[in-house]
Amino acid sequence: MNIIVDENVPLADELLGELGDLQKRSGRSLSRSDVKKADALIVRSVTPVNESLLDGSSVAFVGTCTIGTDHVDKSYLAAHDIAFHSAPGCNANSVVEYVFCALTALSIPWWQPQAELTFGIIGCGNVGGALYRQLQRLGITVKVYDPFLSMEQCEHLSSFGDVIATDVICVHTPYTTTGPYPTHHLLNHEVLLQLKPGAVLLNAGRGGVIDNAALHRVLAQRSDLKVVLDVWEHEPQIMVELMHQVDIATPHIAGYSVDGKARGTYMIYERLCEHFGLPIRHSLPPLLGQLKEQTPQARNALITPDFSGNSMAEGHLGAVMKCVYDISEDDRRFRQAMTAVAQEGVDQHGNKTLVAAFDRLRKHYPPRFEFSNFSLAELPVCRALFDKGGEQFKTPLLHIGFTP
Ligand SMILES: NC(=O)C1=CN([C@@H]2O[C@H](COP(=O)(O)OP(=O)(O)OC[C@H]3O[C@@H](n4cnc5c(N)ncnc54)[C@H](O)[C@@H]3O)[C@@H](O)[C@H]2O)C=CC1
Ligand SMILES: O=C(O)C(=O)[C@H](O)COP(=O)(O)O
Repeated sequence: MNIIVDENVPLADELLGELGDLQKRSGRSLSRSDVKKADALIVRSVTPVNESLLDGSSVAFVGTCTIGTDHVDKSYLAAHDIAFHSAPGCNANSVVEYVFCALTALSIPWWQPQAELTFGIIGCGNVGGALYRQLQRLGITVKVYDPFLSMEQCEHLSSFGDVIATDVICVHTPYTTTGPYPTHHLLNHEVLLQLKPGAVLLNAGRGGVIDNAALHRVLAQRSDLKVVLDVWEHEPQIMVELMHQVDIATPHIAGYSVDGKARGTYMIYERLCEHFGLPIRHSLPPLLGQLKEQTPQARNALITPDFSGNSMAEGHLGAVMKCVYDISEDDRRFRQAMTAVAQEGVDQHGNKTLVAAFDRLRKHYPPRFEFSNFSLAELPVCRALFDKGGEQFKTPLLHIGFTP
């Protein structure tokens, strides 16, 4: 079997190597000649999979190791009897952790009941649903807009207008341009102007769900808003002026936990084996274990936050979260690279275009493991946190286990 795989698919050798002749290619520039003789094509989100790529090829199976599928022409695949699979939910937990780390970095006091924050979730599937359940466990008021769900599926369904009027709005829809509820520019200029004073807007779905030019105009008038963008309209060709206006800016890495990406590959490996009638010889935990072994931070698994100088629970929580995932580092690297290309025409790695710089940040993304991999060290300090009412550490949000 001939398998073509995006070079950025982790565990490709371990899982796919023994199934046939495995050829790795740049997902961004995959061409018709690359896939002509392939039986299976394994991509991530940067490869448009459509007639122009597949016409005349022998591809019988397409798998994307991602949740999103907007880069795939599913009608074309169905019409040509090409099997298609994605990896639903593979990195949902990673995105939810991104959301909480972003809010903590912005000092949004989501853990304080007295803050009485109301959350709005737009799109309540695997990602939005996981976020919803965490917020419910924390006792936070949540309003959900998802026209494809019923009250039986989510008791806090609300109108779009009610969700837009909440304090923290998290966007987790796919990008769609057709159907009864297309998400293209769902948050347009008019909607953005309606956000309540001081609201937080976070997009970790797809860039085009928010009209980025409109957001740029609105932010020029409204400095009260706080915005977190992981995804960008027209990325990797992002609007650099908008990046300068938002509070946290990252290069589409919310789902980039090692665990989430590995899960994505593994799910497609299973589908591929099923499709071609091959035995599933591997399981994911040992492979993840090997990846952890290669990463000093994850190998130790015990985190020792620096609590010095932080007397408030807020500081403690931030210190713990930073040990696992320091989102401000992602924001810093992104701004540095994009600004250098935009102003000086080149970044510190020699990339001369926004596309190249954006792709480099993602290709060389430092290993980030999910919270469930870590335990808090220095138990006395942690006990003290409990005594101070640090109940947040008991919630499954962080999945932080205490070593007795
Ligand atoms: N930033 C990142 O790294 C990542 C981004 N994503 C993006 O997040 C999206 C959502 O992921 P999942 O929750 O796993 O997908 P999902 O398919 O499980 O859920 C999407 C939800 O959005 C709802 N929806 C569709 N159109 C809507 C509309 N017009 N208004 C409100 N809700 C609408 C659907 O009914 C569904 O419940 C993906 O399609 C992908 O584009 C996913 C993973 C990582
Ligand atoms: O799973 C998704 O959907 C995502 O957005 C991915 O995290 C995107 O990662 P790449 O496929 O662009 O590497």
